[in-house]
Amino acid sequence: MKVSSLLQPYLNAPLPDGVEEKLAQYLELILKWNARTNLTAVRDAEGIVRRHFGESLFLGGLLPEFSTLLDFGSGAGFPGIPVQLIRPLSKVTLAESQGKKASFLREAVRSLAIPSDVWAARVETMPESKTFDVVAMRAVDGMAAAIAVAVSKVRPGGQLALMLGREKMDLPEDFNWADPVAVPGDGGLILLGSRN
Ligand SMILES: C[S@@+](CC[C@H](N)C(=O)[O-])C[C@H]1O[C@@H](n2cnc3c(N)ncnc32)[C@H](O)[C@@H]1O
Repeated sequence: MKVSSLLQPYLNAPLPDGVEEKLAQYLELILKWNARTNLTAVRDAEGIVRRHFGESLFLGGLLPEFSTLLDFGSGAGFPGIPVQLIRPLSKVTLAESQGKKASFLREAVRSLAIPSDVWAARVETMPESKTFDVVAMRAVDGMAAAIAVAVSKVRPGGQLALMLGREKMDLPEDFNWADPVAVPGDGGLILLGSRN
């Protein structure tokens, strides 16, 4: 399986040197952990590359420059880890409240040697003053309530990036929302809002 050709529809620029190798290593780690824990419902390698890596990298290609990004409810690292791989000078915080998934994220950060932090608890328990340039959220249960928490973690002038299905959602006020962007394949929509 050639990772880069599966990713082609999702990329707006070639992958930086070394990233394809890191993605292959990340894939191996997911497959290994998924065999014994329920890390992600997408279990086949090609599906993981397209749906998880591809959609996360597509988001990464849309984001403006940022120093800090919070991946709210990261699960097995999406979209945070692929975004970190193509933005190595930025810092991604992977927030995940389920212990096993957070352990996986720690292992992935260590073995991929990326500068990400893992917040192994609910986002609500972060210090109130801690905010980020970008807060990204994909497939978090109870999205409407989670969005309300996510808003509080976006610094003034920062961005909220929502990866949604086709469902209608009330969007937070206080943000300027760009037109939704369709993710290739059946990946739903990305909504990017800038905080006033
Ligand atoms: C369905 S998974 C999706 C994971 C990943 N974003 C993806 O797209 O594959 C949602 C994850 O969000 C985590 N989660 C939900 N609410 C959270 C919160 N308030 N703080 C931290 N993690 C949360 C859950 O534990 C779960 O692992």
